[in-house]
Formats: sequence, structure tokens, C-alpha cells
Amino acid sequence: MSKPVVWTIAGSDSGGGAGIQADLHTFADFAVHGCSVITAVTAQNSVTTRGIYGLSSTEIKAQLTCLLDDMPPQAIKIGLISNSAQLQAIADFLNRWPERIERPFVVWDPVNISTQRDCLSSLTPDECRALMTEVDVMTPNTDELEWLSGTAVFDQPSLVRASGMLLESGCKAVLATGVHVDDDGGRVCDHLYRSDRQQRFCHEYLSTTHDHGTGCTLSAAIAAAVAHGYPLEDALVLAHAYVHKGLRCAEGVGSGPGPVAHTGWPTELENFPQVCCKTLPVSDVRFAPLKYSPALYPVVDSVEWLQQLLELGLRTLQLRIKRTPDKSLEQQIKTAVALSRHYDAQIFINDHWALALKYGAFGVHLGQQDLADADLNAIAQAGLRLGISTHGYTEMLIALRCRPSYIALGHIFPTRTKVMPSQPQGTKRLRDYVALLSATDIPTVAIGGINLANLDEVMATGVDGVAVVTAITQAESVEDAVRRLMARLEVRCAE
Ligand SMILES: Cc1ncc(COP(=O)(O)OP(=O)(O)O)c(N)n1
Ligand SMILES: Cc1nc(C(=O)O)sc1CCOP(=O)(O)O
Ligand SMILES: [Mg+2]
Repeated sequence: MSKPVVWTIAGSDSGGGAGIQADLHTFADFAVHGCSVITAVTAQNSVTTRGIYGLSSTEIKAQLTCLLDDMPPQAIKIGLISNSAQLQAIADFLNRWPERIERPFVVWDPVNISTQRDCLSSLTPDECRALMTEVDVMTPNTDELEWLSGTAVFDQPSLVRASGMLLESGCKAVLATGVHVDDDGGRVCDHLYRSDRQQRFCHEYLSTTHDHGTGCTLSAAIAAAVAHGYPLEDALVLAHAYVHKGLRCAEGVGSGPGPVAHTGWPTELENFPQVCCKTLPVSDVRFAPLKYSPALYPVVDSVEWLQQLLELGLRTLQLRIKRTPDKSLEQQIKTAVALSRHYDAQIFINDHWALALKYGAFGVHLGQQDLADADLNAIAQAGLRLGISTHGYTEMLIALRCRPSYIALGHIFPTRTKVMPSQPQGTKRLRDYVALLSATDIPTVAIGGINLANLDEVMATGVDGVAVVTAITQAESVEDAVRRLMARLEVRCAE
């Protein structure tokens, strides 16, 4: 498969730490093909900027149209724009994007002042607005946000106000980067604002003087991750992890601030941020571990199914009844708990955590939306296990904060059982997720479209178990399906 194409529209940093140079290093690490549209050549080293030589709008347009004719991008990162004529040329170009070519995702890192404190652009905040309507996410640091919004940023309300002004000017999302406000408890956070959501991605403050090119690298990584098909919040998480490791590994070159390092696709959990959002209750909990490896984990909608599968020897099961609680549902949960004790099985109750708690179930399975409403402390204190659904990096990081008994990773393949709002993840991403979570002792379960035909490919990722609905409930012979799936799992476990 060919690599996604990503353009950077930015300035050249002769010192090699920021601008086009940082972007192309980042694109290489993220396995996308990088194209460059140069806006300005800077004569710059680690200490100072001695000259900025902007290209004309005609020269910029020539680069853009030449690329569009042959190498249309999945995403564009915009960095330094040195004057209003350049900005207008870029805005017009994006505004007239041809209908026959899919519109790319656009990230704009509004560079104004360099790390060496030199002013790189003559743009005014007002002039910037013409481009904001073409942009999917802007990534200003605190100085840039203050400059663009004309508002001092010193606490949460002022941050919300300033970011809100950029949203009102037409960009779809604002990621205020490297923010230090008291409300974040001494950590450094990237704050994401969208019209319907706010999230924070935080890390302990890292002391380094070598941070040249941080903003360029972050925005280029976001563009590259989106070009690979990651949703925006996961692209931000990946970019944050990439920059965090880059800062940890940065070495000085020259006598001023050295460049952030470029260290490959992020794989180490310690570099990933803590994700904070309104739906995650702040809770210092830890859930009891599973008794057995999840292995084959059928998800069924009645106690009759539970009984049948327990008799076939299965010991990890879920009762998933999608309706509001009534007397008969309560009775099913009560019976499920009794079955679980009788067979010494780990039976999870989906959604209905209060009834699971009332009858002392082995465990509860919750989705991300359910987490906001559930009393996690009560569930943990009563000794119930907790499984949490996730669909990508951000949700995994949210789940990790609850220290659950297992993490479900979905949906791997297309599924007919449920309408999914996200895209199937595939086994390559599953492998990355499992590797990332291997730094914890929390088992993983894959779900979504898993059957005998793809089971080997799924288990080759190192995942601990597979949750299945139709592979069992729609099988011609349930007994045969269970036997074959189990046999395949046992072979794999023995390997
Ligand atoms: C093992 C397992 N993984 C994921 C899910 C899905 O849970 P959720 O996201 O809460 O969606 P519903 O199942 O409630 O529709 C699951 N049930 N089990
Ligand atoms: C209930 C459910 N949750 C999913 C998730 O990704 O969170 S996928 C899914 C359905 C799984 O059914 P089947 O094995 O028939 O594809
Ligand atoms: Mg649920």
C-alpha cells in the first residue's frame, strides 16, 4: 500500500531544528510521504535569526498547484506564513479546493515568534482570520494564543475565552499547547477545544532547554497521524507522545536551544499523556484482577445462553441485555450471578452496574459513555471486576486511569452486531495497542467481527482474549463453533 501524502507549507530553518526540516523528519518517522511548499527561507542558527526571505505569493501558488496536479494530500500542515499576501494566496488556494479531489485535513501552527525570540512574520491577528475558516485545527502555544485572541491567558476561564475566539473566527478546533495554568496541578497540558467537547492531554513538566521545533513537530505529527486515518484526538495523543519523547531525548546542537529529537513512532506508554475530560470521573480506583485469562469470551443476551456455554466449559462470559432495567432483567442478572458462583465462572454484566452491584456479580463491563454515570468507587470497593471498552489511543488512556481488570479493544473488523461510530481498527493497530498496554499488567480483549477465519491473525497480535457475539450465536452448531474456537486458541496459547 502506498504511503499517505502530507504537505507542509512552512519556512525553511537553516539550523535544521524547526520549520520544513522538522516537519520532514516527523513525516519520515510517521511513515507518510512529505511534500514541501516553502513560504520563506530563514538564515537561522540555534541562537539567532539573521534574515527572513519570504517567497512571493506567485511562487507559493506555483508550488501548491504543481503538487495538487500530481500528489494531492490527505493532510496539510501549515507553519510560518510571513505576510498577508502569502496568507491570502494559501487561503484562496484552500478555498477553491476542487470538488473532484477529497479535501485534506488542515492543521495550522501559527508561528509568529521563534524559540530565539525573533519575530518571523508581519501578519496581524486580523489578517490571520482569512485562513482560519479553512483550518481543521490550530495549535497555538500560549504566546501565540494571546497574540491571536488579544487576550491574556493565565487560568482556565481565560484559556477557554481565548480559544473560543479562534473557534468563532471559523477554525473547527483549537489545541492550545504547552499550557501552564494553576488548574492543571503543575503539569503542562495541551487543551483541545471543539464546539461540543473539551479535553486535556497532560504531562509532568519536563525541564529542558532543547525545545526548538516543538510546535512544528507536534503539528506535523498531528497531520501525519490524521493522514493515516486516526481520529483527531488519537492523532493529538500520538503527536503529544512523539514530542514528549523528543524533548526527553533532545540534545543540544549549537550553543542555543537544541532541536527536539525525532525518535520514531511512539510506542512507550510513559511518553503518552494523561487524558482528562468531563466524562471521566476523577477517581482513584483499582479493580481486582481476573481469575483466569479471558481467552474465548462470548457476549450473549440471555441466561439460557450463559447456561449452554457454561456447560460447554467456557468460564469467561458476558450478559449483554440492551434495555432499560425491569423485573425480568433484574431476575436475569440475579440468575447470572448464581450461575457464575455455581460454575466458578467470571461472568460480566454489561451496562447495568447498579444491579450487578446489588447481586454481587463477578464483574461489570462498561463503555466510555457509561463511565461517566457509574459509581466506580462503589464497584471497586465491593470487589467487582471492571472491563472497559476502548476504540483507540485516547479511550485506552482514559480506561487506564481507572485501572480496570481488563481493557477491550474494538472494533477490529466490521461487525453486524452493533452500529459503530468509529472505523474498524484492523490487526496492525491492535498489535500496537497490545504492545503499548504490555507495560501494564492489565489483560486485553479484542472484539468486533472476530471469527474462526480471522482468529489466528487476531491472536498473533499478542492479545489475551477474544470477545465474540455472532461467531457463536449465529453458528449452525454452537457446540462445534465453541470447540473449534477453543481448539484454535489452545494451539495458539501452547505455541
Ligand atoms: C468485551 C466487550 N467489549 C466491548 C463491549 C462494548 O461495550 P459498550 O461500548 O458499552 O457497548 P454496548 O455493549 O453496551 O453496546 C462489550 N460489551 N464487551
Ligand atoms: C458489542 C460490541 N462492542 C464492540 C466494540 O467495539 O466496542 S464490537 C461489538 C459487537 C461484537 O459482535 P460480533 O462478534 O458479532 O462482531
Ligand atoms: Mg455499554
